[in-house]
Amino acid sequence: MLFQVEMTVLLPPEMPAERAAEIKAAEKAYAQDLQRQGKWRHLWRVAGSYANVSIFDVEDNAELQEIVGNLPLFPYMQVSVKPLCRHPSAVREDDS
Ligand SMILES: O=C(O)C[C@H]1C=CC(=O)O1
Repeated sequence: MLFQVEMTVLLPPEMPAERAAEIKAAEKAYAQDLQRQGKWRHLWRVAGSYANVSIFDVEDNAELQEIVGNLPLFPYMQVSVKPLCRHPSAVREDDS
């Protein structure tokens, strides 16, 4: 199942820079592992914001919840999720 996930990161200004750097490094490793597994299919920066638009390819809602809930930055994010399905006018055969 495909989902569009939008994440906006809102780190507390009082968080020490070293702690923020640790969480961001853990987030990067986690995100890159999921991309290599094919579960985090697209990751785009929203220009001008500390936010991203992502496409996840997971088994079901429960797997998406587990993945997103385990993001190291999850406690500091606003997350919105939209389920996706194939558009009837889509021409790419290798995408569903
Ligand atoms: O930077 C972000 O958008 C937040 C998060 C998503 C992937 C990652 O490495 O950090």
